[in-house]
Amino acid sequence: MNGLQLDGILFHHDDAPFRFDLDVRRGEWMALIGPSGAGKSTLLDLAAGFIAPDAGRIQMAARDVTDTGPAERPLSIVFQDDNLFPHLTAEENVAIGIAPGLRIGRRARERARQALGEVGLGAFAQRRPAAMSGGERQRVGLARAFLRERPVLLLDEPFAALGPALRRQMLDLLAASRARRADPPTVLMVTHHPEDARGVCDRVAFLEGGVVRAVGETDLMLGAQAPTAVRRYLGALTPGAEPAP
Ligand SMILES: Nc1ncnc2c1ncn2[C@@H]1O[C@H](COP(=O)(O)OP(=O)(O)OP(=O)(O)O)[C@@H](O)[C@H]1O
Repeated sequence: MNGLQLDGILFHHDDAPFRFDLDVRRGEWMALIGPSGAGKSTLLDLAAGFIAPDAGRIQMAARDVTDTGPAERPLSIVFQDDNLFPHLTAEENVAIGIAPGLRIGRRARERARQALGEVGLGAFAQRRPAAMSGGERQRVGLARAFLRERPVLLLDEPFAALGPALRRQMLDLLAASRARRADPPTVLMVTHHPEDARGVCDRVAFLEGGVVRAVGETDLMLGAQAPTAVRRYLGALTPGAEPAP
């Protein structure tokens, strides 16, 4: 087994129960969609190790990580809030992802500059976050996540604050960075915009009521043949659209 597996995971927030089974294949890019409160962030938090399941096992890159803390799991995570250090430059913010003991050496700086170039921010290396736009900051966060080359990449709505054109640009950047890697990471991405999955995600998982209700190829899950619950959700998202029967 490889990639990311949640196997018989049970969890609860107060009296809200969650039961997750999910198999993200090695090198696959999967979108997590579903209504607000379905448990998308909870699933990601379990995968990241920020919260511990009541039962079940989590496998990542062929390792059982259930009892392992977030820092020891073979993953990077990018949140909606870019998580940059305000007092560091873009170059330092990226380099710190690979700097042992948080000491940034010359080699780490060089690699950080290269990673910034790959996300189109070669000229921004010496800027601090306050002097960058939201989209630029998110690109710095992505460059850092990519430079770490962890086997698993978790994305929790990293582009939510951006408009549709910029979101698409970010996803294309991510797809291009991924394509450059000999061994691309397994990606699990929460999105409130199912259309974002088109063209970049291999499969889509639909969550509702604290469980994974359906998993399928992206075109199928977002098309007319999608399971009824998914069509109902997608219909409800389209202003003026009739919910599917
Ligand atoms: N720390 C917490 N304590 C108690 N309940 C929580 C906590 N975090 C989340 N919940 C509840 O668990 C449920 C799932 O939350 P979660 O954030 O995983 O959903 P989501 O699918 O990511 O939603 P959204 O699309 O709105 O971000 C919600 O009903 C939420 O109120």
